[in-house]
Amino acid sequence: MGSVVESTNKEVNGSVAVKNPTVVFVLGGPGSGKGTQCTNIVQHFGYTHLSAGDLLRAEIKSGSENGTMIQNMIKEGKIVPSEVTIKLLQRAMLESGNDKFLIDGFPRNEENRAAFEEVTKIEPAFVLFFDCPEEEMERRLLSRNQGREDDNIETIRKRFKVFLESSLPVIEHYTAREKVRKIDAGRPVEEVFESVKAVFTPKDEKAD
Ligand SMILES: Nc1ncnc2c1ncn2[C@@H]1O[C@H](COP(=O)(O)OP(=O)(O)OP(=O)(O)O)[C@@H](O)[C@H]1O
Ligand SMILES: Nc1ccn([C@@H]2O[C@H](COP(=O)(O)O)[C@@H](O)[C@H]2O)c(=O)n1
Repeated sequence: MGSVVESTNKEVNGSVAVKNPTVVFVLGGPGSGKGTQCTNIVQHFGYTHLSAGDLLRAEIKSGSENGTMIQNMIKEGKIVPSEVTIKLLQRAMLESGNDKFLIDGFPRNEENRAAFEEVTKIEPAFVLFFDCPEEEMERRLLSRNQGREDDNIETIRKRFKVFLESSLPVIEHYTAREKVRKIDAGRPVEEVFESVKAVFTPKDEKAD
């Protein structure tokens, strides 16, 4: 027997989708600490963490027909076409059995944003934006040591350029709609999480 969430899934644009999901987009430059903080949020607030980058890397490993294209885009720090990433996100949302999602590293450009809205009809509850100085992000990425092909100085510089040119406009789009919760991410992990917790804690549960 499926979970309550599965049994109330609905059809959107010809495919099955989670009914009335709560979606928080988690954005910020490369190395700003999105993944690190998402792990903490999952433990405290019961969300499912979906990293667009992780889903794309898993797709390469799975030997999918899109694998080579995705690998080349990631090496160049470029944004994979929305159609591919949205399908991966939709599948992961359904498979999770949950209805609360942190969507990390998406939407990365205007095409991602508009396509997700068009295909899924989902409006994010809010956008968590990790604001971090570039020199700090560079330091973190160069010492991450997870064997990522894009954590080298040449690709890191390309990723910073894509962030400034393509991802910041998405944050501006949501800022204009009062959806952005900006966090100073240049501080130690625990301090950043204190600010994150305040965003996720309902107002009536906050201490005076
Ligand atoms: N507040 C922090 N202070 C110092 N180091 C941090 C902080 N947050 C994360 N890190 C470290 O910085 C590196 C990058 O963090 P993380 O992977 O969470 O960033 P990200 O924004 O998800 O990056 P990407 O977009 O490249 O996937 C990791 O090695 C992590 O342990
Ligand atoms: N919406 C997205 C997200 C990521 N990518 C590609 O993956 C790379 C790594 O992303 P991280 O979030 O794990 O840093 C990124 O540089 C892009 O090449 C994407 O195409 N679309």
